[in-house]
Amino acid sequence: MLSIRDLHVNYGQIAALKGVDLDVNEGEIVTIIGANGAGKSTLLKTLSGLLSPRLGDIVYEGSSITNMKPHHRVEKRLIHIPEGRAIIQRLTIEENLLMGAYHIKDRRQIEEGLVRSYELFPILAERRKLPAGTLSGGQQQMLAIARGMMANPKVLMLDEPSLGLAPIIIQEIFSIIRKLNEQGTTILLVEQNAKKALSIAHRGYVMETGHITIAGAGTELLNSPDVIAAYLGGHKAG
Ligand SMILES: Nc1ncnc2c1ncn2[C@@H]1O[C@H](COP(=O)(O)OP(=O)(O)OP(=O)(O)O)[C@@H](O)[C@H]1O
Repeated sequence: MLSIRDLHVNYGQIAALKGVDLDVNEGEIVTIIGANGAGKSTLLKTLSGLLSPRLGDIVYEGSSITNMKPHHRVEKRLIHIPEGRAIIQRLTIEENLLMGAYHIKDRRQIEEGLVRSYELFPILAERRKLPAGTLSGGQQQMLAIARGMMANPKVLMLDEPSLGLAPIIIQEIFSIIRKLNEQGTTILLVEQNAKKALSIAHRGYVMETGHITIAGAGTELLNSPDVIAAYLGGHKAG
């Protein structure tokens, strides 16, 4: 569904991606783990068109989107939920959700999106008229996911959804991601929380200083001595 070939991305003189190859098949959860600064966020920003590659190709549903504008990628239902969530604090929860459907003209489709969001996250329904700034961090992450789902994604790319959240909330966020996948959304997940993110993944990639260094099934990576030593605190995942 998504095929990335020899992707190179620079920030001026700094090479952030140095020839990345990666595939996401329809229906998968694919997780990318790696240390701070490895290039994970840069990869997602390039896939959503916020950054342009110096070299390489991105093929989505059989066509190259390497030079496609970000809003056209959104129309093709390739959706990015950025690190930090990008919630507009002073707008209401519902207004934030509607921003996720800004390009959709069919009112019924928008209404259906709201109903789906509120079914998935009842807390957002209860508070829909309140400013988003009144939500907790975990609830804001739920809002960011729900806003992404308003665009009815085929592929949902999530950048560090568990960042800064309490363990019980993290568990909830991962369950939601798995549920969205079971309902048909393909997921590309960037995470520091390697153990949890690999345990819900069909396949995973390890990224180090702009390169993919390890690729395999989620369970394979969870049991890989290199991954255990570097990303799972030296303990085999149980
Ligand atoms: N706006 C920028 N200008 C210059 N260099 C940048 C910029 N953003 C990122 N970089 C550099 O690009 C490299 C990759 O950064 P990136 O944010 O993609 O890594 P990451 O794996 O997502 O890490 P993190 O988990 O910290 O977000 C790093 O060396 C980083 O310092």
